[in-house]
Amino acid sequence: MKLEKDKKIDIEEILKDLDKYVPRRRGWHWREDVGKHKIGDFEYYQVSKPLKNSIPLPAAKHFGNIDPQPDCVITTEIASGRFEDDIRRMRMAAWHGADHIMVIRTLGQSHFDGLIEGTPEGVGGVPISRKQIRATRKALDLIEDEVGRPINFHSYVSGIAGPEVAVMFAEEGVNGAHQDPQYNVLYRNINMVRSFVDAAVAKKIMADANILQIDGAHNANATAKYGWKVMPELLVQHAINTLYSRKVGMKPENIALSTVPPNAPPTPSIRLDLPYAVALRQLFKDYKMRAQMNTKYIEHDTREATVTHVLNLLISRLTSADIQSTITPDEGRNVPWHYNNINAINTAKQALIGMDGLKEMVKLNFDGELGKKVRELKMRAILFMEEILEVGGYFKAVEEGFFVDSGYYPERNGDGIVRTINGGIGAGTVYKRDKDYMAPVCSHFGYNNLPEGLNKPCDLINGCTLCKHEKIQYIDELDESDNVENRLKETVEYRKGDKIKPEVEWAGDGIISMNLFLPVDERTAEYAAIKYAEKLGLTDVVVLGKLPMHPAEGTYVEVRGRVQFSIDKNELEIPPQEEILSDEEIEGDIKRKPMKVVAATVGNDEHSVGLREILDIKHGGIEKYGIKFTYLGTSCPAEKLVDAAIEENADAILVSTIITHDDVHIKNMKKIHDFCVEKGIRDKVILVGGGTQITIDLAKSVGFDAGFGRGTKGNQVASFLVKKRREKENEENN
Ligand SMILES: Cc1ncc(COP(=O)(O)O)c(/C=N/CC[C@H](N)C(=O)O)c1O
Repeated sequence: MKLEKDKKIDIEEILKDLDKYVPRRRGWHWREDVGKHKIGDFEYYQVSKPLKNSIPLPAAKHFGNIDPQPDCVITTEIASGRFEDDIRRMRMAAWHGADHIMVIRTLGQSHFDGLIEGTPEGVGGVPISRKQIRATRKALDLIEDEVGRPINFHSYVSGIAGPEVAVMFAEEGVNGAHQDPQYNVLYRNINMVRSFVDAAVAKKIMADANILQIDGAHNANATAKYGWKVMPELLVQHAINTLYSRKVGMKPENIALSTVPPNAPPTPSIRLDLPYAVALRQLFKDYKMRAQMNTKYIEHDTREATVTHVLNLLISRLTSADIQSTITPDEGRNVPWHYNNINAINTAKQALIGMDGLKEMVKLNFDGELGKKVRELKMRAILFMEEILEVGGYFKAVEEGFFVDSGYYPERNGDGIVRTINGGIGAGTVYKRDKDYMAPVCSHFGYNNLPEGLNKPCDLINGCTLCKHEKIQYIDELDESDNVENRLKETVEYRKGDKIKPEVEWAGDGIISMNLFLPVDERTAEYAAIKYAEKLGLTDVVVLGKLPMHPAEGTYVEVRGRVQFSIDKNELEIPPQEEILSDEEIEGDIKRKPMKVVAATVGNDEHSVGLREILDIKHGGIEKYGIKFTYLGTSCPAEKLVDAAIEENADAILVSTIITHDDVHIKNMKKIHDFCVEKGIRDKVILVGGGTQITIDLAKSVGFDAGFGRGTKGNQVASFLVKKRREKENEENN
């Protein structure tokens, strides 16, 4: 199967023969570093191999549509509960530059004491099951071929079924996983002895399957009352999981430390977070850095979240990031929506590329506050570890509430997370292996009473599932109602039929959002906004966010709601795409019969860049095709432009107008049309309007022959002029 860019991915096709699917590779893919590299007109220092297919940033149209890819892996987290819908979003994400797809598991899967089978719908995440992983990995194989870059698939090895999940991930070619026993203990209240014993087993399996590990330190600043106060503890948590992982046999290059800058404005967040980011990288220089954006302070304002994320990216560029993970700016208010995953990826791509090579020009100054703070954080972390030893080790320290205390260590507020060594889920379930304990499987941690002379442990059973994929017992579905096949039947008309329905996370969910400004106080605005949405026919209306512009003058409100109808593609009247003549044909016609135009930005409008791009040879403007033009500059009165057209015996008038206040753009275009009629040249001259707010319909509504909007290129205008002149010549000849 191969994806075609003008066809949707066929989920039903993906689901076929999953029992035969074998992952194409094991292990993590780092982007190929291409060193200093020229892309378009520009030199880059921190980029990786470009993609075969991608969607560049909006502004790329001004720079030859280049789409430079940052040096680090970029993550997006997608887990709406329906993996079949998430697969489509993964494809969108890959086209925007993500090559690390993380799937959060259904709520509290850490408490499941076994593997889930089939494809039940999840809540706040996807039930990670073998079938769901195979379908997703199989889809990602197609998607990575389509964009031309391997994609890492990632989920979580935690909870009381941790080792089983690790085995399943190793069998199914999962490329990355979170694994940190401290997460079990602190955030899922799973017995600490069980957690660390399981972690050793799980890490061994991950190490042998070359699965990249991400730790869970970031959960401390996400959970702590004061994120900025747990920085010493974060260093300690990284140290514990890193050393434990090394002891089990993980390679340093497969150990990624998950680091989130703990603060956000209105704190002086760079001055607070940069020392921690530097200290971390100095202490753990042999390991990979997985920088993650901050999710803790995200509420409703996606703009605010995005700025915080750009500050997080500044930290990444001032220090280092091997993986840059992204958080959707709407995470504080929705189960992330399609376009907000993409927004987050683009925030990372745009900021990292914009700060390409920053350290060639900006050096960190360790002589002042930064150097002092870095040292102080390290000292606090070392004292923290010494005190752990003093009280009798990690388990004792957890029992004494050392962790996620909101004090700035050694300050203590006594509100740390306390767990007891004999408490929590799975307590008392760890048994010492008997002397004759023997497990005939590879990738086994710890004592194993294997017979002498074995080539591989699993030779005893003619191969284990890690060595012989065909030995895996694949279970398709366990629940005849809660499964992907039934869900797909509900949405087929929106995925494969002619029905179009808006969606934000699931096919056919019908959700849209709208933003409005209401000139009343916040509370009134909230209820008025709901009323507006309801009167527009939306149901399940929810206010996503409110931003007071002034206590009395007004409030900006965002609401979402569900539309009740779909649109049939066949009902749409889509005008035929304007066919653009080839350069040769345009040049040939101008050679046959020279053309002259007059052009200006009219009214009191000083914008000239757009029109110059359409005119000048340098930007591929109409001059390139031999069309002669007289440019009358900016703020040109309408009548002066028409008089110039008469004087020059011009074939066309090109009018640029950007400012739209009080519809001044429409008024000026109408004036030009009327002057042409008044002066008797309307039938002779072609009228073309252009500007960011100009559309062909708007132009025609004021008597123009054509209108060109944002992003128009010279060849489009030249092609139109040639075709229109031919039309007029034909009319004259008939
Ligand atoms: C070390 C660790 N283990 C397991 C889980 C997940 O555990 P459940 O499946 O029980 O929810 C997590 C979760 N972190 C959230 C991802 C975050 N948004 C991130 O980008 O890292 C974790 O950090």
